[in-house]
Amino acid sequence: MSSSISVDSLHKSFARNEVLHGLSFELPPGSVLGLIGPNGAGKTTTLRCLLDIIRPSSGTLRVLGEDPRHSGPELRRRIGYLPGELILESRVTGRRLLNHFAALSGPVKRGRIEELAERLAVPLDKQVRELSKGNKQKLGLIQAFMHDPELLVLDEPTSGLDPLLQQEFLAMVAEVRNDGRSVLLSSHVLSELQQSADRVAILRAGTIVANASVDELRANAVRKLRVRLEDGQEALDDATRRLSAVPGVDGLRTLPDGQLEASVHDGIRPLLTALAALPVTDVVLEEPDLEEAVLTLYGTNHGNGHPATATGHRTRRLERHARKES
Ligand SMILES: Nc1ncnc2c1ncn2[C@@H]1O[C@H](COP(=O)(O)OP(=O)(O)OP(=O)(O)O)[C@@H](O)[C@H]1O
Repeated sequence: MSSSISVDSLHKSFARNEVLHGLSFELPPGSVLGLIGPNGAGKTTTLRCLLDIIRPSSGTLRVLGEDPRHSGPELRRRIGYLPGELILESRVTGRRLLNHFAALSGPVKRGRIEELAERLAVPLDKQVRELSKGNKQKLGLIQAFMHDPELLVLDEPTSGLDPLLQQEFLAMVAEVRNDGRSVLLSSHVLSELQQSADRVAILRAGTIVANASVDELRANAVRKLRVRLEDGQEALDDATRRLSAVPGVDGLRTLPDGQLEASVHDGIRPLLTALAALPVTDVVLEEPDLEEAVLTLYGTNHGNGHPATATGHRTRRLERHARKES
């Protein structure tokens, strides 16, 4: 089955300023792709090109098998779109507004608007201008989901939602995916992509610097290791010698309480083999720090306390992966 979205060498310039430098990525059917990147990286511009709100300078786009430049309202009805900057008519009730959107979008099942409003806890009979920012955002989400589109394109969907409703939103995304439909969402929040996305594309200054599954990101992220050994200087010296020879282990040091601490930035198998040969009494291997891995790829993580070689190594691996993907 062909991709829900296929982007090949997408360039976009505003006047002479090129802001997208040849992006390529795919969104397979029945999957969720998260686009993450710092302010101004080009997330919204990418989504707007896909929706034909703005035109690419060059490159090939396919959305649900169609060229968005030539497919018009027919294609638009098959997509649920939540813009990053939501501007809603304010002198009507939420219910009236959603009924208006329903007349334009694909058919909406009877009761579907009320069901989504209940899930997201939004009052439908208040004037839109009286609603809080979060409640307006929920109306935006309802209009994107209500016609059960084949593809959802969501720009910063959880902006303004409280944590409980963020979870409800993630459940809605999971339902779409389980239904064999697809979602492309942009976010600043890695933890929400971790929970919802099959893959994460990291955008930095108009270029995809990594496109990896959450598991791959995790495998490339640094973990902190702490090892307690049986007492004795000899055991400590032996462990230091053996662990410093393990690939992907660095920053090895002895803590004041006698434990060994190190950073682990590759697979853990060689480490486990080395540990098995030591008189270990306790081991702690912390959860990988994904946030840090992503910040490193953003290019903004200065002075993170990890050796440059580990960071460079990790970045290069994910970059190689991004090139393979595109
Ligand atoms: N209409 C426009 N005219 C000129 N420049 C624009 C226009 N729209 C976006 N840009 C520029 O394109 C670049 C990418 O912006 P974009 O809004 O796509 O970033 P973003 O990743 O969505 O950022 P944010 O996380 O802040 O929403 C920025 O440098 C922005 O100033």
